[in-house]
Amino acid sequence: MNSFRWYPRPPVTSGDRSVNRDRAPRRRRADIEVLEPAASLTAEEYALFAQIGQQRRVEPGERLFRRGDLGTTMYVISQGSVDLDFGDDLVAKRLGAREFFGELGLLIGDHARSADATVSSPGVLVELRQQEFETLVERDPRLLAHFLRRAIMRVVLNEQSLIGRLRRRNLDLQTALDTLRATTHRLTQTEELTRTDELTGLANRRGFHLHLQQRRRTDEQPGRGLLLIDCDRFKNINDDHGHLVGDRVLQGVANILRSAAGPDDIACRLGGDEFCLMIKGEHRDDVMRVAEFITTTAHALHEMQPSPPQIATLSVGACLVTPDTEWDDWYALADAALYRAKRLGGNRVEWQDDALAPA
Ligand SMILES: Nc1nc2c(ncn2[C@@H]2O[C@H](COP(=O)(O)OP(=O)(O)OP(=O)(O)O)[C@@H](O)[C@H]2O)c(=O)[nH]1
Repeated sequence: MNSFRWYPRPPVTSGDRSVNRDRAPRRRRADIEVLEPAASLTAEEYALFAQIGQQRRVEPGERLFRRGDLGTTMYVISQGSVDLDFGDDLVAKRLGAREFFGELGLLIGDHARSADATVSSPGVLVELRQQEFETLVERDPRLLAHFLRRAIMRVVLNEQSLIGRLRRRNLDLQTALDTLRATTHRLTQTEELTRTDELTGLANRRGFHLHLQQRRRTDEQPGRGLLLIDCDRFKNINDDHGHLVGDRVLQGVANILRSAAGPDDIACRLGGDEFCLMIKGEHRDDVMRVAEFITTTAHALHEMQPSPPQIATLSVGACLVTPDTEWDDWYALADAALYRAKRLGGNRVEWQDDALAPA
């Protein structure tokens, strides 16, 4: 039987013996797990440690040390229990009779504590400092060597489990990041879809107007031309060869517009068999050159295979876009020119009627 020496409760100080009654640990029971057996002293070790260490009575809520405190004392629980809290997202541990903690403080000296240690039920602790440790070494070196081996094993195991937990956490983070990336990608795609014509892959009317708005905010060189492009007798192609052939013709027109468009230009399917192309161009000749390229390419392809057609001949109305006017003005100008091209039999480009152009 051990003879305990009882000490009055020590005054509130910093370090190992600090007591903090006002700050009892806030803890959920589910967060507390019982420490693995490796933290317990054997009966033989306990008898020796209790005989040589200093006995100390403790009360619930008493803070033995805080995370980061430098400590040189190891503790063995004789009676009662102590909670170790390693930080926000690590599982706290509740230690009971014969279990020990704080041994690194004793073995390394001035070791920064890795947990808050708080008494959770009334009891008695055995404290061992350097001088008691020396006595232990002298008294029973074999038993102490055995204890030290287990203490080292415990540190290694704790470290391994910490690494495991960090790995799992890292994996969770990785998964969360992947999900975020996939969601962002899906959203971007959805946004992209609302701006794009499904059949041809060109901008749709909405995409085109968003592009115009953006250009209005950033464009330093406003010299542009607008081409309105319409398939000739497209209804006949649908009627004679079916909608699938008609669809392929529309895709063929889109390909010609793509090949005519420069990096700063935008091609759009406005709807049905009507397209437009906004191109860089200060002068009529710049714009007409592109327009002629479009009609002659379509015509040449149409000649190569008239039936079933891969393309229709095209009519184009062309105009210059001035920065102080709006889409409706340009559209009216180009549409009037397109109407003329149609009336003249199609397969041609007509330039804006300058008399109609805004001053
Ligand atoms: N295959 C196909 N046909 C479409 C699509 N959208 C509209 N159309 C058809 O395109 C045809 C357009 O006919 P119109 O506006 O009369 O034009 P058009 O026959 O080219 O006449 P002109 O312009 O005067 O030469 C209609 O028959 C529509 O049904 C589509 O996505 N695919």
